[in-house]
Amino acid sequence: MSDPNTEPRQSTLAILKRLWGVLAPYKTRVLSLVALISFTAALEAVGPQFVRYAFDTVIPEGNAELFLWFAAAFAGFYLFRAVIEYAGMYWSFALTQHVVSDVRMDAYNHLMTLPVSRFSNEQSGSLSSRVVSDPNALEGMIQAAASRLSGQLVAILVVAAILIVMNWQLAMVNLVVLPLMAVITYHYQEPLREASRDIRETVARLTATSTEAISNIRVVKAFVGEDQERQRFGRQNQAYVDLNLDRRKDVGKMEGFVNITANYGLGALLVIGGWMVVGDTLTLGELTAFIMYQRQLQGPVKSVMFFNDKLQSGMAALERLSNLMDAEPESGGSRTDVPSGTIALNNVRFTYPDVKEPALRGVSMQIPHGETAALVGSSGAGKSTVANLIGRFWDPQDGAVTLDGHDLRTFDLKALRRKIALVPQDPTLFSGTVASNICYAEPDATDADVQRAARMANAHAFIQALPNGYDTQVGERGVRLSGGQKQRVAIARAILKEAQVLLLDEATSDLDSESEAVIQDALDGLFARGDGLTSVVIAHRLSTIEAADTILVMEDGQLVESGTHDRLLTEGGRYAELWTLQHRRNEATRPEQA
Ligand SMILES: Nc1ncnc2c1ncn2[C@@H]1O[C@H](COP(=O)(O)OP(=O)(O)OP(=O)(O)O)[C@@H](O)[C@H]1O
Repeated sequence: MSDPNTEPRQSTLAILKRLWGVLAPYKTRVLSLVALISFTAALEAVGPQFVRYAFDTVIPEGNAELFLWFAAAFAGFYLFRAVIEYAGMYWSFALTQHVVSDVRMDAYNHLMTLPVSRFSNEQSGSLSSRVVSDPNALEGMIQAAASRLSGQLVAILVVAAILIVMNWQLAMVNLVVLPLMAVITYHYQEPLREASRDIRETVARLTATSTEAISNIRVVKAFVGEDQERQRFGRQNQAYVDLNLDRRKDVGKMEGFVNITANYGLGALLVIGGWMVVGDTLTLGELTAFIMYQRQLQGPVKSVMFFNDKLQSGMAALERLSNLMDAEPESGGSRTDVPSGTIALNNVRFTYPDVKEPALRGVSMQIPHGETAALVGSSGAGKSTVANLIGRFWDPQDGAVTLDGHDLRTFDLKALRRKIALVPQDPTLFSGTVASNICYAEPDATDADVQRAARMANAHAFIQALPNGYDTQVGERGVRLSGGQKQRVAIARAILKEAQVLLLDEATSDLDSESEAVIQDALDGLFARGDGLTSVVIAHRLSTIEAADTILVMEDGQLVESGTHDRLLTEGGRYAELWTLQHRRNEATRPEQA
């Protein structure tokens, strides 16, 4: 499998188009800011005129009043410039923050629309770095561009024009200096972009590595994996340092060559201009002002060229963001009226991406409306995959999953999922209170609704015993609750949703017998809701699904048996075999009676 952190390359044009898309809603603000910054930059050109006027007029005249007027004009001018500069800086900062916040929001919104498959082929930390740290890298580029670039471009034009008017022969020096600086910058463009891409990808890996270790900290500690994790993180960290140092070397070389070219240009002006002063074709004041203008020209030219550094880093970030934004969202149909009815799999074949063996090899089954079907079978048989297809987390490559005879793909995705409640294998909770977790799908539910659902899930008693009852914080992913408690909260959440279809994935595995009994009560409560709930229960503990209307036995991606518990036991097939095995195991583990 290819490394999902390694980005497909996008053309500069495609990235610039994306940048335009990002900036377009702020067109008016951008243009006003460009005007303001350009005006500020143009003001800069006034500075050397003060010097020229002082050298050539104020000082030679030696008039005290003129000195005072000159000082007042000088002070007033620079105060005005400082105010305008401050406004430009602040507005550019505000604009950047708005743009980047929009980019971050758009990226996150898009992330939420992507299919589960997109999440399963990239580590979650790497995905979150796309919506958190990549926009930050973009921020550097936009901030630099918004605060200075336009002004610098204007300054270059204004100052170049002044230089030509002042002395076009001297100004010709720039015909050699400027193209040379441009060639140097261009030469470093691709290496800098490549290095920036590598850095962004390393940041993604670094985030992914730490997120994985942190979210699995109990396993890390239980298996004394701290050193291993430290080394993994250390390797990525070192790679990040090395890449940054290498990139810095390139930036340093680029800046060094540009600086030396600019300084040689100044040297040439001093020699040629000095010779002109000797020949009386130029005054000393003119040469001084010319050199000051030359420096004023080189400043913005260098800034524009050094912007290359931020530009390439921003472009690399934008490339990663573009690749996220170009990922196809989940697509659903247009039907929003989701009927109640039989769920059926018709000759479904399904293979996970990058896997050779199909997980389902032509499975057909029917789960009539209002009934409970239990999926059983050995590990890897394809039970969770069936549940995944019913929830439309994946779509079959062949055959169809239907509800009341309609292919699930014809339904609007949100409308369909509103009808489905899921109690996943690992009953994930969100940080927040117990109550907020129970009403996750129905944020407007009343306290009474929440408590009713909790009672049916047999969770009310334990919730009341918590320090703050329903307002107790469960911690990240519910770490402050036990496995059984989390499961009961997850079941209450599913009950409150009042869905028509319940997918209960291995809700009773990993639990001790006592918890199993509690969960069994909760399931009974759920089934007793008696409002036509169709349930698909995946269970390893066969005792919990004895009462199911149909037991569907799967092996190796196929349905091998189906029927009621009694019938399947009488038939003596695979289910009977699993039943006997489980009973024997239970007998063996049951403590001896005194
Ligand atoms: N996201 C995935 N990507 C690739 N292969 C997968 C993925 N999920 C499951 N599989 C594979 O598909 C097959 C069926 O898996 P499935 O999870 O449906 O089995 P199961 O019967 O639910 O097993 P268990 O009871 O152990 O959870 C297995 O071979 C498994 O390795």
